[in-house]
Amino acid sequence: MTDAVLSAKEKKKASWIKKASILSEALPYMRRYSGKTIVIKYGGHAMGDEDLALSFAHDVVLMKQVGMNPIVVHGGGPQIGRMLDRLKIESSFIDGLRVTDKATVEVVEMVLSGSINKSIVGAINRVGGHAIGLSGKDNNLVVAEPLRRTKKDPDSQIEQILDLGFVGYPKEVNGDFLKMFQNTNIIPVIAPIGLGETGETYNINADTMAGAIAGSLVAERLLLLTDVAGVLDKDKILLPDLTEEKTHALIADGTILGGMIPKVDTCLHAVEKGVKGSVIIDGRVEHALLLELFTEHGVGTLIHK
Ligand SMILES: Nc1ncnc2c1ncn2[C@@H]1O[C@H](COP(=O)(O)OP(=O)(O)O)[C@@H](O)[C@H]1O
Ligand SMILES: CC(=O)N[C@@H](CCC(=O)OP(=O)(O)O)C(=O)O
Repeated sequence: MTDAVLSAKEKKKASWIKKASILSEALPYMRRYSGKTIVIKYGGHAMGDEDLALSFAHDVVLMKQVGMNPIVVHGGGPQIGRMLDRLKIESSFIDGLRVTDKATVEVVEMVLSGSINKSIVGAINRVGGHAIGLSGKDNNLVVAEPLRRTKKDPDSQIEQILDLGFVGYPKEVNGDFLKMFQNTNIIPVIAPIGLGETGETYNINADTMAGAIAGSLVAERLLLLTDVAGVLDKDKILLPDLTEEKTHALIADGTILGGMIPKVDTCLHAVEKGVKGSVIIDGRVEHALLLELFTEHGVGTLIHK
């Protein structure tokens, strides 16, 4: 045998040993999370690339196979934006929330409950999972009420009510329905649409929806996948962990803006409700979920009390 062949063989062996050692390192984490509910928010920005979508699907299937209860709540903001553009419907945002009139909510539901939900379900099932698609409307999973936002007029200091239209807030979550899937092989994939008490459809920010579901189930972890490394400071450096006080200070000084505001708010609420840890992680990284759950050093920003 030549040296070249030997060294190729050695390299292969070293790579197998490395893989085996990674697997054995993951074992305590698998034990720790076995039987635990992990709510994963899969953001619209994190869905862009097909390879990443499959890597996400693989991770979710693996989580279920090692005994966890993953629940996927997805977004789709950029995809809704593209569809609204095609239909020439203008859209605006207040504090990261899409102002949603009647025409917009129809498009939002079509994109979220239709194409996006089914493509995630399809990806998970393609790699061996058993996902089912739901929205907050199914079996009254999420009963919503209109989200009220107010803003102080800087001159008069008078509180003004902002009209967000059909933007909803989860009022009640039917957690028992989701618990039914715990001892089955089914992975629920949920679109952030809510049903109002008089039958109206509400557009719920996907982070808010994921947080409400995690809170209602008192999940072990709430993982929010997005398109940045986590929460960044003014110099764009990753902040590995944040307390409630620090988070509010970063919102007040304008470091945390736009879509990151509902994200950090969600994390704080979830922790308040008893969720053990809320983490904002980079969905652009392959196997981001496995890295977060099965390695000693999580990735992203952990938000805690
Ligand atoms: N301090 C911050 N750190 C990181 N991202 C921030 C911050 N402030 C605002 N953002 C913005 O928030 C975005 C993530 O929110 P969003 O676009 O709603 O993502 P998703 O579609 O994943 O929910 C980032 O891409 C970034 O532009
Ligand atoms: C009220 C509100 O803003 N709803 C969001 C719902 C989708 C979403 O949250 O998607 P991402 O997670 O990809 O941003 C929207 O209309 O865009």
